[in-house]
Amino acid sequence: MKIFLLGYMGSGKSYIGKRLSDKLGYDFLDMDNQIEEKEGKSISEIFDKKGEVYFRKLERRTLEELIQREEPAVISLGGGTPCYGDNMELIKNASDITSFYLKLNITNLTDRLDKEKEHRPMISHLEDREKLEEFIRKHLFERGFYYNQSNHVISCDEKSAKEIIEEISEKLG
Ligand SMILES: Nc1ncnc2c1ncn2[C@@H]1O[C@H](COP(=O)(O)OP(=O)(O)O)[C@@H](O)[C@H]1O
Ligand SMILES: O=C(O)C1=C[C@@H](OP(=O)(O)O)[C@@H](O)[C@H](O)C1
Ligand SMILES: [Mg+2]
Repeated sequence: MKIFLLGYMGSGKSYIGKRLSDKLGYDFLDMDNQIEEKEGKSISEIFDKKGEVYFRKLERRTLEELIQREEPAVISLGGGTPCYGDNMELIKNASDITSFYLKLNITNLTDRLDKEKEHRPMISHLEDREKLEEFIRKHLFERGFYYNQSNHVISCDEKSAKEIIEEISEKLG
């Protein structure tokens, strides 16, 4: 059994994923950490030095490896992972994966990301909150199509990590 966490940047995939794995006693794997370890570079350095297309190819290869793993694990994807090529089809077709979309509204995503843009190259260039919000609105409209194909949608607005983890655990039965 593998649990995949999907959602926009800042939705809490990495934060919730680690804590959920502790609760379940599963391994925790984070797409971005896997990529950083492989390359020996930070995500920002990879974008800077090699470009986004190189990153998306690495992300695809790493997704294939994570899907092939047989041991139980909680796996936090990057915000863009399900949204390129047929990545979401791969996730949906794997019989041992249950996927959760951690859904937040645009205001809450903007609040969070305004404070932590620096290590996120997709948004680090946006100068002010207004530009960030406008970017998120458009981007989320495009990406929601993929996120909504998850097995479960968890509304995370105004919920603590504990509440979100309880909700996920209930769905897992
Ligand atoms: N339920 C929550 N309530 C408040 N803050 C949260 C919650 N979940 C995550 N965060 C915070 O939101 C920020 C983004 O979380 P992160 O796990 O890095 O997102 P992602 O991996 O989806 O980009 C972090 O500062 C994290 O501590
Ligand atoms: O949404 C995206 O395209 C990205 C999200 C990031 O992960 P988080 O969602 O964990 O920030 C990281 O994979 C990279 O910066 C690209
Ligand atoms: Mg993350």
